[in-house]
Amino acid sequence: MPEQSPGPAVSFAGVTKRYGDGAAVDGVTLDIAGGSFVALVGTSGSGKSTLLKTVNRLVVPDAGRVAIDGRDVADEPPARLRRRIGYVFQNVGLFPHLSVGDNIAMPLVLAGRRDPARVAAMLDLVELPRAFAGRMPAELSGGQRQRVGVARALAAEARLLLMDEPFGALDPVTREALAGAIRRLHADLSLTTIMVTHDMAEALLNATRVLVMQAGRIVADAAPAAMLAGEAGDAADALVAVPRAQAERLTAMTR
Ligand SMILES: Nc1ncnc2c1ncn2[C@@H]1O[C@H](COP(=O)(O)OP(=O)(O)OP(=O)(O)O)[C@@H](O)[C@H]1O
Repeated sequence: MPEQSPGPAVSFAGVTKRYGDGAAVDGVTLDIAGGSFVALVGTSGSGKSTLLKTVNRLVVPDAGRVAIDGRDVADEPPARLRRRIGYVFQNVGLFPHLSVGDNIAMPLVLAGRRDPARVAAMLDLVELPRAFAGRMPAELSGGQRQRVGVARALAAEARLLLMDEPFGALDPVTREALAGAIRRLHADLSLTTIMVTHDMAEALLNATRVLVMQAGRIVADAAPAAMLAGEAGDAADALVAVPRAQAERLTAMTR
């Protein structure tokens, strides 16, 4: 794999989004370095998805600014912006009437490109057989569909990958396999990856930096090792306690 420059940096400056009286995202200021793998963790309703969607403008903030490599996302037409950003979410939303190959090629078509070799290369990248290009989404398992979603997200050479509970609906074995594939892709393509998850274990095992959200704010920000060492504060400790207690119970059962 040739050396590549890292994916873009992403910065948030005072980003706020209100729905009614409440702030889903409340004045978030944050710099994400190019090439990092960041997990956004927090309980349901803490604002993770809303913050993530300000990056590709599925959500427009009421205040503040989001920039990619220093360029305000509001300065670019949304369609063009989204072509540079891969987006994977739970039950990834493949077009059911299009073949797997046509689904993967969709971002290329939208960019005015025809590149059948790219579809095969993307299937290789997400470790699916090339013959799957001719199948329909309904003929795939949930995990295979998520892989197609990742292939589609990266087909047009996006260097920034946004993922919102990408493994949410999958069984634990498939989750683990797909997480491994994502880690490899992140490293091989030097992506910047931001992943929303409610699962602290998943965040700690995959990301290089873990951010905890609570009531629209970032309340903890640390590398996994520091978070596990209890150096990231009470909110992080409370979330880390869950997988830790599970691991301890499993260990105790082997004694
Ligand atoms: N389109 C919307 N209209 C009104 N309220 C919204 C909208 N989207 C989100 N909210 C509210 O904003 C808050 C944050 O929601 P958000 O989806 O960002 O949380 P989350 O941390 O991603 O939660 P989950 O883990 O359950 O997906 C919630 O209180 C939610 O009800």
